Amino acid sequence: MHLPLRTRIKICCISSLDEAQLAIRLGADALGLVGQMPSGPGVVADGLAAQIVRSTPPPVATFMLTSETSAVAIVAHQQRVGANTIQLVDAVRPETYAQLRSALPAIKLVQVIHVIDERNCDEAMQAVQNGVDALLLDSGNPNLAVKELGGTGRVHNWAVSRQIVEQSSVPVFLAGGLSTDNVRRAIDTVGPFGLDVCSGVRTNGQLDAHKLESLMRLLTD
Ligand SMILES: O=C(O)c1ccccc1N[C@@H]1O[C@H](COP(=O)(O)O)[C@@H](O)[C@H]1O
Repeated sequence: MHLPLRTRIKICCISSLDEAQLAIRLGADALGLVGQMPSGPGVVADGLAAQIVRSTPPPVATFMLTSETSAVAIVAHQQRVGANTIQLVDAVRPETYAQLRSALPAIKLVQVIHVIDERNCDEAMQAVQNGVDALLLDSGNPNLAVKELGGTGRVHNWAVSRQIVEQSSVPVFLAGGLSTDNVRRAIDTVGPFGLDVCSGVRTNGQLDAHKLESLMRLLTD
């Protein structure tokens, strides 16, 4: 028997215990906690992120977004926050994945690919070969003087994202400018394992129960 599974949903930029409880109550599969970043609106202090992680029940996953790129700094960040998943929002050296696995064997690794053009397919497959547990396709631009590593509210080239989903042997999350206006089209066009949303479920920076409820309804219809 083949039962259709709903597309998983990660609610990112969680900034308080109340937002975490709201997201969980409305059906989030994962919470995103944004660490220190060169730019972006969603940062939460490590101490508060750690409290949110401790208050999150299984099976809800806790993703810690880190802009650190050395294994030592990433491990230190994970130890401050305690999240069960590390979301690497910047590129890291190939050997870093093995160093992280050896230091943190129980922690899942998700590599963000900032989709600009077809060249990102190779970058994504390289991360898969290096042993990541999942990919997350976002709309940042790490080539800018002040890096954009996510939280842009922009949609990227979904045709490239679709190619990555088709080639990937690990689950792929889609992020970048998702909201009730486009999630159905995103699912139909890209076919991701999961969606990752920040600004599209917020009003004046706060998680908006009405927007999140409407989005969840679109996933289950
Ligand atoms: O939100 C931020 O400040 C941020 C900064 C740096 C890296 C990632 C960040 N957030 C992530 O960006 C995606 C997309 O955000 P949006 O939905 O386009 O607003 C979001 O899901 C977070 O994972």
